[in-house]
Amino acid sequence: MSLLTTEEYKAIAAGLTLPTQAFIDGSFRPAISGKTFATTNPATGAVLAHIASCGPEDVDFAVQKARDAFEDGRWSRLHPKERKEVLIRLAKLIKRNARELAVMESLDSGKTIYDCETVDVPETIHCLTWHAELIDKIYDQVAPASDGHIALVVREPVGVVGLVLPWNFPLLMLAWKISPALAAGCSIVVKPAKETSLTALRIAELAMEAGVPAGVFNVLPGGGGEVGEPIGRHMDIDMVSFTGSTVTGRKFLTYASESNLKEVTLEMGGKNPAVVLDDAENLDRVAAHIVNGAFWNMGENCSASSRLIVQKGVKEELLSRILAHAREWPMGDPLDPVNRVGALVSKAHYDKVASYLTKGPKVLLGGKAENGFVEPTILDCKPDDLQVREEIFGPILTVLTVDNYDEAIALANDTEYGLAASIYTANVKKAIRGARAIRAGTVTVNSFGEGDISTPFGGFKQSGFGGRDNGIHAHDQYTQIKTIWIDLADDADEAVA
Ligand SMILES: NC(=O)C1=CN([C@@H]2O[C@H](COP(=O)(O)OP(=O)(O)OC[C@H]3O[C@@H](n4cnc5c(N)ncnc54)[C@H](O)[C@@H]3O)[C@@H](O)[C@H]2O)C=CC1
Ligand code: BAL
Repeated sequence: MSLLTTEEYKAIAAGLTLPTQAFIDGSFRPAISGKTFATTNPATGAVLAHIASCGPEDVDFAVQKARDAFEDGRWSRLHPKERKEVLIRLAKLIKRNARELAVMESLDSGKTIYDCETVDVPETIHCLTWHAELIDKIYDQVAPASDGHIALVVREPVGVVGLVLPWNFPLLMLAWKISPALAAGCSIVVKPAKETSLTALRIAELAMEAGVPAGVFNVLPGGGGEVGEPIGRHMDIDMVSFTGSTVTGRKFLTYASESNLKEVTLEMGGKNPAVVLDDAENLDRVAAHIVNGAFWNMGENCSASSRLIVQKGVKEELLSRILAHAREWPMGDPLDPVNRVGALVSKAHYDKVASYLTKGPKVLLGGKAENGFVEPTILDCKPDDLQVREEIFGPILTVLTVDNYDEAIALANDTEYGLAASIYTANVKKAIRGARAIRAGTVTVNSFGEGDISTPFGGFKQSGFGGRDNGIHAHDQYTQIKTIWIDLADDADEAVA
């Protein structure tokens, strides 16, 4: 898709009809309390809309509707190919409305229109299509058993699921969760982040248009305490899939243990190392990966490579190339398609990220924060610096210097997190040994990335718990395994098994 001019994007923005109500049982409704909250454009501070502020009573209502839909089988018991067809129709509707969704996403989150157009919207379509195409190609199993029996191992949709989302990829994280959940036949109650509810509401509307039956896809905007916690504690929700901070993720384990022991999948924070060894080849390419890993999406990315660990022999050369690449990342109006760095998602988050710039390590690049925007910043650090230890979730790259491979791997693992990592070396043994030794869910060699919709994504240590997003593995989150024994004996008294 070719990009438009800023003026053209602004014209689209001015003409948008923004969804402002909760989406429950197939239609938009105000919150039962009648309350609303303002959602703002973080790049300008302007109020975009007042949105229904849901509470526990809306959660109860939506869960009841989702349960009714699940039990009567209007979605859960369709032939998988019928669910596939509906989800593919939804993907096509998203494609038809791609531009409108990209602009809405950019306005609500501060993300650049460039990323929304080239990554968030197309990957959302790809994710839905991938899981739709998967669902009628998964076979159940027949277990080894005696001649007198058949043992079936079948998968069933887990039931009513709560999907609690972050603000850093509002559309894409929605897609990562709804695609396998809906494909599996679950009914869903989605809670978008309060900062970024718009695109989730619009997708629910498009899902209805595509043919997802009423009650199956519900979206409840609102706060963590008002909507997230009641979802976590609900006695009639079978499973919760959460993406967000480790602090909040931990609470979902408490909610589950204090309610119905619902299953919980947590995809949480990261402080991801990028290890560059002395023998790394093509330092210019390595530098481009490091810059992309650290500054893409303003560093508001759980898998951002925010800790560069560089062996001292290549440090000077690598840093000079990193600085050159980083200067090619223009920052400014998210609706200007030349910009690669937009605004941070909210004033509160901006204040948090900016606070890391006021203390400590030597600034090698950037260091300025103004009006919701934080410059790509590089800091020369020591392992115990606050900026190295804490997840900042902003465009701040910390640099640590090491003498050798062993020290590099030890530092890479010196974190409570274990989401992603990369290692740059021409030595295949070190690459594979390093990839194995770093405790993280995704390790890239001589590159940066999260892989693809086709590969599982999730964390070790305090970055993750439970299942994985993406790949066929995501399907495990939203299904239960059931064993069915069938007795084939003529003699009805013969025992099963
Ligand atoms: N994907 C990731 O790894 C993400 C990590 N973060 C990290 O978290 C930090 C804080 O960002 P937040 O927006 O505060 O993340 P958060 O973890 O609090 O928010 C994620 C979701 O959980 C909900 N939530 C918040 N409090 C809740 C509660 N007590 N019970 C149930 N649900 C609750 C939120 O409304 C949102 O929908 C960021 O600075 C970043 O470091 C934030 C977003 C995504
Ligand atoms: N990087 C995609 C997952 C996340 O940031 O939450």
